[in-house]
Amino acid sequence: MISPSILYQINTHQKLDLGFGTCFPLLLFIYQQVTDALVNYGKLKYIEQMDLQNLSQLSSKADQSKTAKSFAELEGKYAIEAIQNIRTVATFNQEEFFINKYEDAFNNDFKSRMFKIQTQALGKAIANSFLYFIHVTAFSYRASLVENGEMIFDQVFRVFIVINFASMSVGRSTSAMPDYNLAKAAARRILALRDQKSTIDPYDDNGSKLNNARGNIKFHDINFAYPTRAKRLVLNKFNLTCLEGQTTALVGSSGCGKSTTISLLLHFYDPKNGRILLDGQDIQTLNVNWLRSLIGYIQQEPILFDRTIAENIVYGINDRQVSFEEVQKAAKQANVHDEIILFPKGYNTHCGGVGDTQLSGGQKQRITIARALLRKPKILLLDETTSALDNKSEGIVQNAIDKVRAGRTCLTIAHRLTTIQNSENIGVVEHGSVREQDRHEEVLRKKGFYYKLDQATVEVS
Ligand SMILES: Nc1ncnc2c1ncn2[C@@H]1O[C@H](COP(=O)(O)OP(=O)(O)OP(=O)(O)O)[C@@H](O)[C@H]1O
Repeated sequence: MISPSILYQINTHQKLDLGFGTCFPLLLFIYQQVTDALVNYGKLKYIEQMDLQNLSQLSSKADQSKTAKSFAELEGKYAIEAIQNIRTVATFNQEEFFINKYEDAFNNDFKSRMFKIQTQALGKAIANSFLYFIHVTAFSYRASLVENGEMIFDQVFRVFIVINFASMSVGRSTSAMPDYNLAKAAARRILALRDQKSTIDPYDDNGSKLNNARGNIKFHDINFAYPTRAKRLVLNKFNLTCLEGQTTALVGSSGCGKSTTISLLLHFYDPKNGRILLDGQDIQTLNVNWLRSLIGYIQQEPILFDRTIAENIVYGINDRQVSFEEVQKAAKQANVHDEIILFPKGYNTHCGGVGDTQLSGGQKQRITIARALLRKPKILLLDETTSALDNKSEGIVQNAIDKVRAGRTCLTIAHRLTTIQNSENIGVVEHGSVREQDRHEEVLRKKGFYYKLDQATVEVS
């Protein structure tokens, strides 16, 4: 910017004009440099925050106190909440909610940082320009001496100044290079992640929605491998029928593919071969959001968000207002209302984030059951819902589950046979396929894996 004008003056042996005409562009140049460097630094900070490897660190630093939460902390909070609980978020169609919240916090944070950066840059530019003002004054004075014939060596003088200023400019402009390179590497990772396209788009409005879905499910000859281990078939000719209003239980050794069936039914993945049918229609042809809205999904680890109990129960209902009476009714059905009202703040008790709550494991699990119930799901998916609980809590939660699964198609995965013996259908999974499928007594009679598991349970108790 400034160098060509100085060089021009050397070439033409004109006097170096170091008055305000030169100083002002210099000031602007420095201002620009400092602003760029600080903005780059600011961007790097954003990218660092987005760096997934650092998310757990951010999580541990998250301050629960409302007043201390800056926009940056809010950004981290929303990102961590959404990523840690990605399946629950997807099941409840809450992706857009989190994106909006994150964008709001990000934009506010960006605005406040930009203001700070510009103020800092202006301050630095003014401070740095003092040196140039001194040079300007001194050199202008000397130039006038030369002009008056009182001084010579003007060429030497100019070259000295050009080198002096040029090296300072180069030094300043390259000072941001390490930050720039770091930011570039971090941005590459983030952009690669952003550009990954899922073949299953929850925002896709296409796909049919069945009128009066009944909840008959059929896994037909399913072969499936996870994308990260494409050669290893987790499900291999998997066949299972879950009839409307009935409970189908899956048992089998660890890693045999039970939970994978739930991921497929929620349409997190597509099978390699075979079809999953809902009321006779392939779920790949159904609208993803609509399909998920039919399903209540309760996992082994109850996922509660950093909100009140009432808000956690209502979570995921986007299309209507939910009255407090409805929330209470769901909590009563889930056997947790009597315990909620004993908390000083009742339904306004804050649940806290992961691992930070005054609720017991059993209470948390029953809150997630109430949440599932409020959506009036046609289909309930239960993945080892009680296995993290002690015997007493397990009994209470199981009692709640038995009430809520009545009249719904329920696919349940369990390690403890006691919780599934009264299921209408029990499927025994081995190496990714269903080997036996019938009622408890019938599967027992086949004296296979289920029989051994039953014997082992009897011996333990
Ligand atoms: N996201 C994933 N990517 C790659 N492999 C996976 C993924 N999730 C599970 N697997 C693998 O798929 C296989 C089946 O896992 P799945 O969770 O369905 O088993 P499971 O029968 O439910 O086991 P458990 O009873 O221990 O929960 C396992 O070998 C597991 O390591």
